[in-house]
Amino acid sequence: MTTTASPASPATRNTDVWKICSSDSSGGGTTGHLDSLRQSSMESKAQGRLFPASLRLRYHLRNSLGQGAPCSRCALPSLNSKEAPMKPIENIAIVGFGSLGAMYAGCFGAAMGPERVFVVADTARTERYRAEAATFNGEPIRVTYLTYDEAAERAAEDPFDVVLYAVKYGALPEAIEQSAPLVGPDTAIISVLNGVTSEEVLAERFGWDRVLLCVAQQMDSRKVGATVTAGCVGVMALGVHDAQDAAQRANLERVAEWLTAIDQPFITPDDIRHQLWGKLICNVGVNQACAVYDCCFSGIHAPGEAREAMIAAMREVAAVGRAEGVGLTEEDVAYWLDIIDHLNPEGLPSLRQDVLARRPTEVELFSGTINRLGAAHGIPTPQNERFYAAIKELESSFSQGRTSVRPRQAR
Ligand SMILES: CC(C)(CO)C(=O)C(=O)O
Repeated sequence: MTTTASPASPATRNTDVWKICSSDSSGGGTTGHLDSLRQSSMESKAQGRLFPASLRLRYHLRNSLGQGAPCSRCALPSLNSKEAPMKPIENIAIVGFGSLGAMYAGCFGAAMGPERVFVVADTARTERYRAEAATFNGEPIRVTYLTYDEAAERAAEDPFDVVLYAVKYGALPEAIEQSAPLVGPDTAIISVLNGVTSEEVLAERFGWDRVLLCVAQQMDSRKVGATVTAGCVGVMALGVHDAQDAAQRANLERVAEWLTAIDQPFITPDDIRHQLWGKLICNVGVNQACAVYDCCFSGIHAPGEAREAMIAAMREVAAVGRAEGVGLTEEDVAYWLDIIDHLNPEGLPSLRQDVLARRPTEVELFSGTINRLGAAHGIPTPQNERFYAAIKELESSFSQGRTSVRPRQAR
């Protein structure tokens, strides 16, 4: 499978874009400026790491750091050389060890080792994780598991440079309270949660100087028991709340240097809010359609009712987003549809994984949000109302063992 993000995409204007999956045979998959980066990209593939170097930010860092002028190649204003040098990122705490948190634990642990990458959880979960010995794509995940108390003790001596949140939205308030002692004055905070509001919740507690805006996209990670797999680790799209704020920009550049150093793919779109809403277009469509039509990605790749319903729901998000002041168009719908169409046909979105595991879903973040905002703006959202009702029905029937609202379709 090859996953590509369209270079002409409205959602990634002015960003270099990479082909990011393992079977991509295009020779590095970047738009290609620097031989050394191409080389690094190919080395990553040779090691089976499924992703190339982050060309754009490297380019940005080379060209703008210390020069005091806006970078001519990308949207980031540059930092002045007289600003204090940044302490490199050396240790990471990951809060949340579902399919996404565990995928990042697998990637970061492989690049940085267990003395620098920590998965932090409550005592019961930590004991379970220690006993389970999780794997990512067949390799042991190389991290250290800590309880919140153990992590707080460690942070008192050596604060974490990054805390990455990968819990479900409903678990975020409690995770924030439990993990607050991990956050020091220079800790960068990244949320890979779906939806458009987790960063605001984090910023209320920790401030925008620490919290980056982030969209985790294009990955197809799956966790069954302690086995985590991903054909494609995707890309992190990163940005800041206020591009004029030097502290926020410095935070982003520090994280960008780290991701570049460990070869984790990322982009910095010009308009991160647009990107966040774009990902919502994707999730509202594919996550809900696969849950309601009881299928993996192949079920919505094929023409038919499930695909039509997915696209209708995506268009409703674009309409509501426009009313919210985000310039989403039919081009954005087409861009995210293209990404969906390149997801592993046998993969499952997170909401469908939740349904199969009979866990509460993120329906409130998806159709819940769109129906509420649609009503406030007087925009009809009939498809999302249908999805919402069907998923709520599924959730309420978990106790009877049901994981489907309709006869099976393509699987
Ligand atoms: C992009 C996608 C659909 C990948 O699985 C996702 O974000 C999710 O499952 O929540």
